Amino acid sequence: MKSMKDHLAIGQEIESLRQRLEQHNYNYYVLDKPEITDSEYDALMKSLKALEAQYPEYDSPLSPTKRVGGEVLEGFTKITHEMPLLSLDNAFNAEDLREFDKRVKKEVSGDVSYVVEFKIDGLTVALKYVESNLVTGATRGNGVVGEEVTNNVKTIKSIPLKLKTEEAVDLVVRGEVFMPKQGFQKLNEAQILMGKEAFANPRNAAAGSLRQLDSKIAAARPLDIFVFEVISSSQNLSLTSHFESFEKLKAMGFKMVTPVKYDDIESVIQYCNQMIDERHQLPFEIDGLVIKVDDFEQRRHLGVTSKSPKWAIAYKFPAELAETVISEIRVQVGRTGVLTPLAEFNPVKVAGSIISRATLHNKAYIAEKDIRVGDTVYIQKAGDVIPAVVSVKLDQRPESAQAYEFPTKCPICETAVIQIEGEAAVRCPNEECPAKIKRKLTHFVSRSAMNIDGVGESVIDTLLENDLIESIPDLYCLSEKKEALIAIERLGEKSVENMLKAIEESKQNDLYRLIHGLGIPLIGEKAAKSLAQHFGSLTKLLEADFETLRNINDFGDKMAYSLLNTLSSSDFRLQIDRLKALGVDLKSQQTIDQEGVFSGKTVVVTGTMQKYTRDEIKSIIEAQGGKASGSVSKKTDMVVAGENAGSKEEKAKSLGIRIISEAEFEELLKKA
Ligand SMILES: NC(=O)c1ccc[n+]([C@@H]2O[C@H](COP(=O)([O-])OP(=O)(O)OC[C@H]3O[C@@H](n4cnc5c(N)ncnc54)[C@H](O)[C@@H]3O)[C@@H](O)[C@H]2O)c1
Ligand SMILES: [Zn+2]
Repeated sequence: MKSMKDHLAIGQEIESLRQRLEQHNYNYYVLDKPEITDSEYDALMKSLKALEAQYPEYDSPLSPTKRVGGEVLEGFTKITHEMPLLSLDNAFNAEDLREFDKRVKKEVSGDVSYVVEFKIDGLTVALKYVESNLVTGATRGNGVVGEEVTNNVKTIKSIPLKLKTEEAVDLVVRGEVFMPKQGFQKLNEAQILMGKEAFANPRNAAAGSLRQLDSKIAAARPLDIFVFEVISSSQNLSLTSHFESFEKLKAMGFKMVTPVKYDDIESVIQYCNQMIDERHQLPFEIDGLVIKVDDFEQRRHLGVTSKSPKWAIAYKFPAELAETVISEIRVQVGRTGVLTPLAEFNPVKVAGSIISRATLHNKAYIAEKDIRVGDTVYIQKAGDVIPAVVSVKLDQRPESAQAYEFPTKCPICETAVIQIEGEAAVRCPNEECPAKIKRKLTHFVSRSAMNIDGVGESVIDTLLENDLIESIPDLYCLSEKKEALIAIERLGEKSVENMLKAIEESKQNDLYRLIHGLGIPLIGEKAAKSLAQHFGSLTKLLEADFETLRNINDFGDKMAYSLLNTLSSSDFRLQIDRLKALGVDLKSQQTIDQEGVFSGKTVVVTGTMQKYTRDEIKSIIEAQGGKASGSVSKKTDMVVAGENAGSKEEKAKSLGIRIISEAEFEELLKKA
């Protein structure tokens, strides 16, 4: 038997994996800015799945293994999908595919044909047609509720607005919106020219372009679509198999992925292997292949889980690795003073691009892998995020290689560094550190913060070099220094004017952009939004106390402490006072009540539902800003009760808590 202690440790490990995956989901789906490679993410997910299978006592319906990872962005109209838009289960090698084949054959009788398609690396949209006319386009969101992006979708020329059909049909199809490689390159060149951040990869670029509130932006981006699935269709279409549906959809005017059909899994495997190299020739990126049971009757028989259909699997290509020798380890200082080590090496080609530098994450990562200058290492750039050093070839280590000593002083200002217990990060504590100041300023003007056009990293550099700014508030004094600005050779009169205009306009931003832009440790964009919605103004925020802060949605004690710490520092207050005096006193344009219907409410879901599963209802509540809780107490605001709800419903009645049916729940959603 496992000892109590082992059990505790396993519980903690499961919890920690869940938290890490949630954070990565947020970076990937909400910010469109992943921090780890897809294969690192997949490996974390695999470990969590294995642990949950081994220790079912820790099972939870809220685990990232059981949920679609996305969220709905603020500002968009929400659409509840007619049928949940699920994710896919993964296969990483031939063995996984054979296992999939076995699972399928165990459930269905008769021969099974598989259709294999490109797994386009973009984002899902559901297109709904009524009487052959396009009525809505929606993103996947959390699978149950997505973002309405109809106007953006309409800007994609390969999406038919009216279907070519003899009789009118009702139809919902699912497709992948993506950005072709060439369009992506051009877009990034233009972004850089305009002093904006480049997109990490075509997927992020596509997601970031489609999820725009202003459809003019989407229209200007080179987006395209491949349709790959019928979600629902009216009787008169009488579809019986996937392969057959392709022909019909094509005839209606859709741009379809090209499918191939096989009758045995070994042929599927052969095709997968062949595509590992051939995919590089394609004009768009694919991150794998999707293998689907062809026959719709067999699909119905196989069914779905809360996260993915059992009749399909995604084969993911192996991560691409390159080998190189580390010539130097450099340390960069970030805006919160965090020292990030980077490995420099002879340029190598990974996943189609040439790189000469990769992240080593932090001090502990180098120590754990014992990475040294002179080592031959593997570099990975799967999913095209920041390349990372993944492992060392110890047998090729030169004798002279010395263990790496992490700096004890800041490489820029030479202040002794600090490391807070329990944190991986080593920091420079000097508030005046030039590296920090520069990063703070670049963060402040960046797209996700104050979004000041025309002021990018190189402009900040120039302003600092010319002693025109020293701190954030100084940006708002630049209008008085116009002559000096124009005198700088690198800035033309026109660009100075645009820059000053953009700075002035940023005074109209929503409060969250300012809170996020001020770079308070642990307070990211999402937390800044919660704060802005909760407090509405800077003045109110400055008066916040610990209890209020920790009760804000998604806030933990650590975040509340960090924020209080910053708010009480005299430097920070001085900065705020100066900003206010300069007219930067932003207000929140959205207070909490206008948000989701369940905002701030604790809701218990109980009993058997007809249309949704309980988990789906819970995810919807959470997507709408509420908290789904397991037990009824005085703190419960509402109970959604299905059939045979039992003791929870009784308790809610006795406490006088509002109880609603599944149908009433749906009604509420429509008002959202
Ligand atoms: N790097 C990170 O931090 C990070 C974080 C979260 C997710 N991810 C990546 O995203 C994956 C999970 O994302 P997901 O839930 O969207 O699953 P997925 O991308 O593995 O597969 C599902 C998606 O594939 C797409 N798709 C493309 N072509 C298709 C076709 N022909 N048929 C069916 N579907 C097709 C659909 O949009 C569908 O939603 C992870 O495995 C990981 O690779 C990475
Ligand atoms: Zn420093």
